[in-house]
Amino acid sequence: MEMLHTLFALEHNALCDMFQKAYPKWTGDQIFDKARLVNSALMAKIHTVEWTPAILAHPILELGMNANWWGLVGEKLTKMLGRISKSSEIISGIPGSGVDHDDIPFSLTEEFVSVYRMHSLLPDNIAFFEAKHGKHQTTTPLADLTFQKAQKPLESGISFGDLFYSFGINYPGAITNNNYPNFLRDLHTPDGLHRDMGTVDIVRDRERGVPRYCAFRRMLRMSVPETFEELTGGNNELAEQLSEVYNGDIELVDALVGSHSEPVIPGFGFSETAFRIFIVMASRRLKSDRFIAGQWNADMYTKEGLHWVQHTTMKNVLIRHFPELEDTLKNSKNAFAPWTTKPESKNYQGIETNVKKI
Ligand code: HEM
Repeated sequence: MEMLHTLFALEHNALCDMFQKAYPKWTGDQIFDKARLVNSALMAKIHTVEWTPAILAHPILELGMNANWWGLVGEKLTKMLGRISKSSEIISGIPGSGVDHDDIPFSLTEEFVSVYRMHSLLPDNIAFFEAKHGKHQTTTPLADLTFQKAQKPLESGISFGDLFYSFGINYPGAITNNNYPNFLRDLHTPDGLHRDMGTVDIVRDRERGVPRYCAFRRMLRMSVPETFEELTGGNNELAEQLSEVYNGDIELVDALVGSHSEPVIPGFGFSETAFRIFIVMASRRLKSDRFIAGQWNADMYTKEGLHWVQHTTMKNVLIRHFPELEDTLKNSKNAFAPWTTKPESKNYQGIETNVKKI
């Protein structure tokens, strides 16, 4: 969070510089507001066409997410000509296709919160490397990098560029069973609470009325497993564990536990059950946004602002503010996929970077 907030605060400042040059008569407030608008749209676009296809790495999904933003007409033509169809989101994408709330006021749904409980992505340790040459610097428990301690690496001489390079080559945890980071099972938060987040993730869903796994899938018109073995795709050991925990009653399996137990579609970073919620929410939040589905035009964004959104990628943002990353990222198609590891970093044999032991 610290890193992304800083990165996009720098992007905001770059936008302010651009607007000040293009519109010298604007007040500070005008510059600030327009930069914030463009920055928000840029983040929405990066999330749609870069982050989502990286965690759900499947050609059909990539096609779908690109169509959400660019339409079937595609990126090249849309960049060149703008919207070809006035209102069809299928032909020309959701931006500018007109707002539609489907008669229900917009909010992120409780099911979305539930499937976004991706705490297993977090590792227990982060290995830090120097960005320029790739040398390993130190390996730190994540517990020592959270809340008030988030800036600790910077205070000890690790630069922002080093942080990004390190996060680019550290691997996340898999979103699956028996993979919860230990530090979150024993989490002390600044409000003085002491939590086992593994338990909290499940208790919160139950107290908020999120349906259990089978009911959840029925509501999505998805097939429902009849046995624990069917749920786990033939992983008998896991099936036995689940059956013991849920007293043999498959209807009691929690949504999160079930979706961490089902076999994952090749390339996907999380379950198909989670994906179904994720994909409708990702499209809906664009379709409900008055500045994206609605006033997506040069009157609202300025022509420079629209151009900035459409022609900037996460890689461009990173390199703009941390030029030392250019060398590492130059061959990368997607900044959310694992980064090229420098040879010097491969001398580090910790599990954090998944380097194969020689
Ligand atoms: C160091 C990293 C993190 C820490 C310390 C942390 C801690 C927490 C805490 C304390 C809560 C509130 C628990 C409660 O309801 O009592 C929470 C909720 C949640 N976290 Fe995390 N988390 C971290 C990273 C993440 C990540 C990476 C994701 C997803 C990619 C995530 C997704 C969520 C979601 C969806 C909720 C529920 C929010 C809600 O109830 O509205 N968290 N987390």
